[in-house]
Amino acid sequence: MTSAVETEILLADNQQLRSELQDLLEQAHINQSIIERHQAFDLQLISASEFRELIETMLVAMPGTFNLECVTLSLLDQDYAIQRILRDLQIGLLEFRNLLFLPARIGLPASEHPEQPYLGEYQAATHAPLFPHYLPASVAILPLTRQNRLLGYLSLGSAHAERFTPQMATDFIRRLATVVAICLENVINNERLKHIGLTDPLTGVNNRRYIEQRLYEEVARGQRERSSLSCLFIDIDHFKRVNDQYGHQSGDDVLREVALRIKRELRLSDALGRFGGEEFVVLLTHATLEDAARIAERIRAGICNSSITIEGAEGGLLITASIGAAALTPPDRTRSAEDLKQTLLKQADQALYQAKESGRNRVMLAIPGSEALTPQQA
Ligand SMILES: Nc1nc2c(ncn2[C@@H]2O[C@H](COP(=O)(O)OP(=O)(O)OP(=O)(O)O)[C@@H](O)[C@H]2O)c(=O)[nH]1
Repeated sequence: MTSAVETEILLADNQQLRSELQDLLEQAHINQSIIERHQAFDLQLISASEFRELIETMLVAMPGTFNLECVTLSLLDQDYAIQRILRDLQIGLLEFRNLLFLPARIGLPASEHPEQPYLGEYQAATHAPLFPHYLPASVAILPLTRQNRLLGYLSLGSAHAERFTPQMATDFIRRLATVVAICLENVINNERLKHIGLTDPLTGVNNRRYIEQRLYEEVARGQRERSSLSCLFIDIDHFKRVNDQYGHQSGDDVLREVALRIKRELRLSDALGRFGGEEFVVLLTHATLEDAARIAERIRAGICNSSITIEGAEGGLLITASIGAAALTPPDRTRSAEDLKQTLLKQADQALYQAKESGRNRVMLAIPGSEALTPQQA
């Protein structure tokens, strides 16, 4: 072989090696950028401390970050615990249409391991419940598990068939599934703890702490938006007699039933709380004193119109309640929200006192800005 030919071969080899090196370098750059993107996204997930924020990160931010046409989160929630939290947080299911609740785990083909991520072609028979609003070409289905319990699935959908294939390495995807599952369990637990700390265990309605906090927020909102809000103090009449005559268990049953009857008359945006003992407080948003009077009257009638079944009382027990109502129409912007909140509570309490004094089973209204009270026709 002549040296010229040898040189030619060496040059070609060299060229080939350089091109392979170039490919490897490019792949390393791509991997590096994937790692960086994943790390930044992990941080975003981990720093989300509330349910809404976490869901937004997954369903709104993620498609953009990872160039995906569709991301859905499907949760298994047989005992309705997560949906109850959403209701309490006032997160409507329509707000996140890619947040889904599954009645049971999806049926996977025998080839798919239930705990392993699935990467590949979209298969309608199995994957349709995970993509109700979009038809992807390829998908990555990530089972989210914590301590051997399946929480649900994070499902990534792409318009490109080659985006997710069974041959792809799954390390990034698995890591993502682990981070998402931990974050999800963490925010659900946080929200549960908050819920327990703000709920009255006997009746299941909000407790005094929640109502005071919420009232402050609504007064401040009323000041900003110049919108009215009202407050009702509701106290069961002669409740001591129920306890004395039928026992505390029956008294508790009455409290639970009264809470239900009040709740029935309210909108989702209103708040009901047990303030203590046999006293409930209702916060009515966007409600003038006239609105409050109408709703209070409905609640009064709803409580006494039919008897409550309790042990020992044949034919049930007829219960009545007295109600005091006060309003901020709208809240004065020159006073502090805390000050206005206290005034509103005080006025409603005074109105309740008057309702009791003037015979019970009636609604009394506090005139805004004054200490005077007007009787409401029962
Ligand atoms: N069963 C039960 N009773 C409670 C609870 N909390 C407070 N009570 C009782 O509620 C009763 C309140 O009695 P009072 O404040 O005298 O009021 P009342 O008998 O309703 O009379 P008026 O309000 O004046 O109509 C007391 O007997 C308390 O023991 C509770 O969680 N469960």
